[in-house]
Amino acid sequence: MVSYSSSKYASSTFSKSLGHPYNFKRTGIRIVALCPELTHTAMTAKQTVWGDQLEDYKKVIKDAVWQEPDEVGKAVVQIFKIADSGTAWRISGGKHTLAPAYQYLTDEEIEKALYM
Ligand SMILES: NC(=O)C1=CN([C@@H]2O[C@H](COP(=O)(O)OP(=O)(O)OC[C@H]3O[C@@H](n4cnc5c(N)ncnc54)[C@H](O)[C@@H]3O)[C@@H](O)[C@H]2O)C=CC1
Ligand SMILES: CC/C=C\C[C@H](O)[C@H](O)/C=C/C=C/C=C\C=C\C(=O)C/C=C\CCC(=O)O
Repeated sequence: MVSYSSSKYASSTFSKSLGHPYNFKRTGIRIVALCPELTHTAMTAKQTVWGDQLEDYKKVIKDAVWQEPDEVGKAVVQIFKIADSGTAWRISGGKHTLAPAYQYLTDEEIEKALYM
């Protein structure tokens, strides 16, 4: 999962940067990151990649909250109606919430961080 998680981190920071208000003002294009949690798909059904970690994977998924792809799709429609560019949204059990880490610093906080 190390390479998998690293690629997710890369794509989330990529979309955060691309969707930054500065770029949105220049282009008018909204970029929004969608972060579903465990969803029944071909990928999560596949158990061939785990090797000796398969039992650990089974333990993690046993008690997890699962959702179906169509629930993710419905949440995405709602997210697109309200999401600001550069935000990321968690979709878990068919419910969407703004991922707090993606809320931007205020101008004052940026000033403070840069110039103090
Ligand atoms: N299923 C889950 O619980 C979660 C999935 N994700 C992410 O969502 C994305 C989709 O995942 P799933 O729908 O679960 O997987 P999936 O295995 O069911 O679907 C992946 C799709 O991508 C296609 N694909 C693979 N390589 C491709 C390529 N080089 N060019 C074009 N298409 C290609 C496959 O043919 C397949 O249709 C992945 O990035 C996954 O990491 C994120 C969070 C949770
Ligand atoms: C409790 C988990 C909570 C949330 C889910 C996460 O957001 C995450 O994105 C979901 C991941 C689920 C993955 C399940 C199966 C993956 C199978 C694969 O084939 C992934 C490919 C490679 C991983 C192994 C490796 O790095 O070699």
